[in-house]
Amino acid sequence: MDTTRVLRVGTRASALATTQSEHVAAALRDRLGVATELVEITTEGDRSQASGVPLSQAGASVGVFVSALRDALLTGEVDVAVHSLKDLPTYPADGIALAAIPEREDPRDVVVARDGLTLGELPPGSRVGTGSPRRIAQVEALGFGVELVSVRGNVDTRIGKVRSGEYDAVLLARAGLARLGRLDEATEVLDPLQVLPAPGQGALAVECRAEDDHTREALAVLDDPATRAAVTAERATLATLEGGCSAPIGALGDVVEGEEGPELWLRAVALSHDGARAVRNSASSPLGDDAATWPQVAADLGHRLATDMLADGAAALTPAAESAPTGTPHHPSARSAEVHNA
Ligand SMILES: NCc1[nH]cc(CCC(=O)O)c1CC(=O)O
Repeated sequence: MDTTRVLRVGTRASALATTQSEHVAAALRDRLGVATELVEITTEGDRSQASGVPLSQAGASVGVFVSALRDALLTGEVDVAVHSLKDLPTYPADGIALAAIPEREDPRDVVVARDGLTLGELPPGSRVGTGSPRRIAQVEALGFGVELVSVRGNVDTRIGKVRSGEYDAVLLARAGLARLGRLDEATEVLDPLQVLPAPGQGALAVECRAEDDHTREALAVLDDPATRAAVTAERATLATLEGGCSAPIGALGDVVEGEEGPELWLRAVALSHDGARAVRNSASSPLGDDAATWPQVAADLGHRLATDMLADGAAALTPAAESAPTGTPHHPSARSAEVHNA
């Protein structure tokens, strides 16, 4: 590729976002020998976070952290946009290509608790901070009797609430701590058998303008086919489920080497908001040797799994009124993978 060109990489301004974007920019410099420049874009989500407006009232359900970066791509302000994949809505964006999904971090959730404690060691009534309906429902389902309280702000602010004694623990994505070099703060890694991560958690999405073939082909060197297959299955599960229900959803895919070649495994859960009821399912599919066909196999697997879950009662987990959040324009598949604030 043209080594005199500077690739402008758009990023949100948070510590996590700039770390992730710099990681992608460094990989582009190493792999392609191009120069890069990080361009910070302030998103609506960052602004509403600063003003204290609850994200649930600020349009968080339509990918509030994502649209400003995409606008910067479309206007030509930047050439590349880096997002946390779990923040991307499941429906495609006009004029935008998902050019690379690099190898993902460990997708699990972690606990950061006082005194090195695990969730099960916290006494009943302990205050556990999270804003994620998915985490709330799955932790409620464990029956430990902890009190789930909402928490806002970036990773640093959240951990600060434990250090200050305001909360006994907070729940976070392990990937965020890993990227920030703060994994030692985690006091427990949650087993996916108990708490399934959000679809796409731990993975990055690297986008460019759909018609910018030059950048698109260059970015392809960062793509990891196994990660793309796993997250494509997770997001297809979410897309199909959210067409029929508004329940919190966890999903985890994994590519493993089977006796007859690579296989894709997928597990998912949909829960009532209080965690009292859940529909779980799992499935697997051989992938074949041609990685170019994996995304379609993955999408089909996710769609089938979710269709079975809807038939098993996933649609009845939440009252119909919940499927149209007030103040948010209703799009049948307008949720990002995780409505959540950081
Ligand atoms: N919407 C919040 C968000 N989006 C991505 C991450 C962490 C990194 C990742 O999951 O890739 C987080 C923070 C968290 O959930 O703790």
